[in-house]
Amino acid sequence: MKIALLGYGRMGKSIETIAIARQHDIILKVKDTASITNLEEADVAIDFSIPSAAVANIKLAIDAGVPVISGTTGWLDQYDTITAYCKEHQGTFLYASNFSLGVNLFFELNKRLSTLMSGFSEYTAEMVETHHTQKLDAPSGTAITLAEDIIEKTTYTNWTLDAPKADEIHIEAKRIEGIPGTHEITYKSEIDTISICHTAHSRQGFAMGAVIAAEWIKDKHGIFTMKDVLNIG
Ligand SMILES: NC(=O)C1=CN([C@@H]2O[C@H](COP(=O)(O)OP(=O)(O)OC[C@H]3O[C@@H](n4cnc5c(N)ncnc54)[C@H](OP(=O)(O)O)[C@@H]3O)[C@@H](O)[C@H]2O)C=CC1
Ligand SMILES: O=C(O)C1=N[C@H](C(=O)O)C[C@H](O)C1
Repeated sequence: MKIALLGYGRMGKSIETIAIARQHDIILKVKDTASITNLEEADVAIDFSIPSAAVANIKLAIDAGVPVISGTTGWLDQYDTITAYCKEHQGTFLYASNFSLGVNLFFELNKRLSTLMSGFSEYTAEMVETHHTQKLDAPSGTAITLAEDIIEKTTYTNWTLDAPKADEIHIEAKRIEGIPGTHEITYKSEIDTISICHTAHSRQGFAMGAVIAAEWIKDKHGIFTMKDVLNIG
């Protein structure tokens, strides 16, 4: 498979290593939107760039008729615009706030726990996400997915990085050198605490998941999520 890498930083490089080991060819690797050329020669484009560039990069891939997957976070306020653009141009698109198998299993665990906890108002939910100091966005895309899933199953209506109101889930975003990504959800009452946690030990799970998603989406049409790829949930 011929892969175009839109973004060639920590994730782009990890994806390249895994893709080559799985016999794929990297035919384009760029660090800016202006360098994206001849995209139609790719079987799949993989965008791991920066929040302000993702939308333009994804549109270029859709315009070229190339299936595109994006793991870039921090641009989700424009997700509906992109899916509408993709439908209008009969394109193929998949976004995941987190491509790792472990986090996608954790997403399901979070939904199950929030369903259980929804009947017990004595518990308050809160979340801590911890990442390396180079991360541009806060909270992480993964934390937002986790919070949105809790909101869907409970009486919480919003998440916040600030002091929470009664119907808001507090997310604390910690930045510590070298941490690939840790997410912990805690339900606290006067009597006890229940918590679930996912800790990434490296970027390998994210990169492997992105390559598996690229292999899966190659000949498909439409808008997908990692639930389609992994067949879970
Ligand atoms: N969904 C998931 O599973 C995961 C998502 N992420 C997300 O992926 C994104 C990238 O993460 P990471 O690789 O660690 O970040 P990096 O900063 O290491 O890499 C981003 C790269 O994008 C390049 N870039 C800047 N502008 C553009 C542009 N217009 N078009 C294409 N490339 C551009 C940067 O170039 P330069 O070096 O010149 O600045 C850099 O090389 C982040 O949003 C992060 O949150 C990260 C891990 C997992
Ligand atoms: O920027 C990162 O590094 C990560 N970003 C993603 C996110 O925002 O959730 C996924 C992972 O946690 C690593």
